Amino acid sequence: MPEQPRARYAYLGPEGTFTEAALRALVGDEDVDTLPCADVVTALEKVRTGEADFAVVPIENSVEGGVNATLDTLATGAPLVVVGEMVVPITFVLAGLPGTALADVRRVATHPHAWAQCRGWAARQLAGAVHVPATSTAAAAAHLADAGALAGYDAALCSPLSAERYGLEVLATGVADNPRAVTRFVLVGAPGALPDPTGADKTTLMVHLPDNEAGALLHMLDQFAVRGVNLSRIESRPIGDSLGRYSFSIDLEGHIAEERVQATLIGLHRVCPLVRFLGSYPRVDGVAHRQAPGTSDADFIAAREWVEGLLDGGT
Ligand SMILES: O=C(O)C(=O)C[C@]1(C(=O)O)C=C[C@@H](O)C=C1
Repeated sequence: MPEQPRARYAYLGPEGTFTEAALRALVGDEDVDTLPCADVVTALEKVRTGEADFAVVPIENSVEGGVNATLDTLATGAPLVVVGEMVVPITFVLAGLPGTALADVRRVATHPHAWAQCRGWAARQLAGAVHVPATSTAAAAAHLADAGALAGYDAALCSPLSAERYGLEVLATGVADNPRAVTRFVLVGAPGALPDPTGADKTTLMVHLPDNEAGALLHMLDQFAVRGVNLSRIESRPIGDSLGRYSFSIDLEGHIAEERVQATLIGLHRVCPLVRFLGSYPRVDGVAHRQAPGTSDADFIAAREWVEGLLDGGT
């Protein structure tokens, strides 16, 4: 048997990011090639160019909300689909070069989402310290370890694993404002065969609304409501070409293989000028969606057969 080539996974690097932790949790024991990238857009682009089979990128944080770079890159450009998800608990430490005193920390580098999760602690414990944006928490740690006093900052907010991996000293623990924060990551691939339905799935969509139409948002939401389709996330992003135009990034509970989800997509296609299907995939928590009365596959099939019967002259 010819040996199967190893799957290539691009991710927001360098080594030690929370995204890498999500990737490891997603692939388990599988032997894969990993391609650390400096940002989310580059990681996703590697799937579009075929340099990677998959990308793992953050999509939402329980404290700071959506990751705009991910939402916007999935919403435009060559199609990509989400094929899996992973939720990672987020724990930060403040790390510095060995010998750094907490009282001397004036400039703190980290990813903007990480700073947003620790800014209350920083205001209390490092009064007057400024945030130096980094492309990731691990990049902040790696550059401090590499450049030392020339890094341009005194400490990094990163994972305990990154502090250890880059030989930094932990100056403070318990620095997150919300100790229960989690980030959700998605596994993204090229369009093709969809993951099989499991009964506990999500579908991700991006939709535009018609311009200047009273009730357009309500009509769009109605498509889900009347078919008993629950949403687990909805957020708006500016489309970018003029003020007041927004796209909606949506996760719904269910798989495109299900009748009620197909009926919802058909409805959205009728009332929205643009609907982009971004994948159906198993929920990481395995929680099956509740089924409203009259919305099972059997209910949809029976209703369709009844109408077909009417066309054949039945009653
Ligand atoms: O910088 C990292 O370690 C990342 O994986 C990125 C990221 C994010 O984009 O939100 C992931 C999780 C944390 O919430 C902070 C940063």
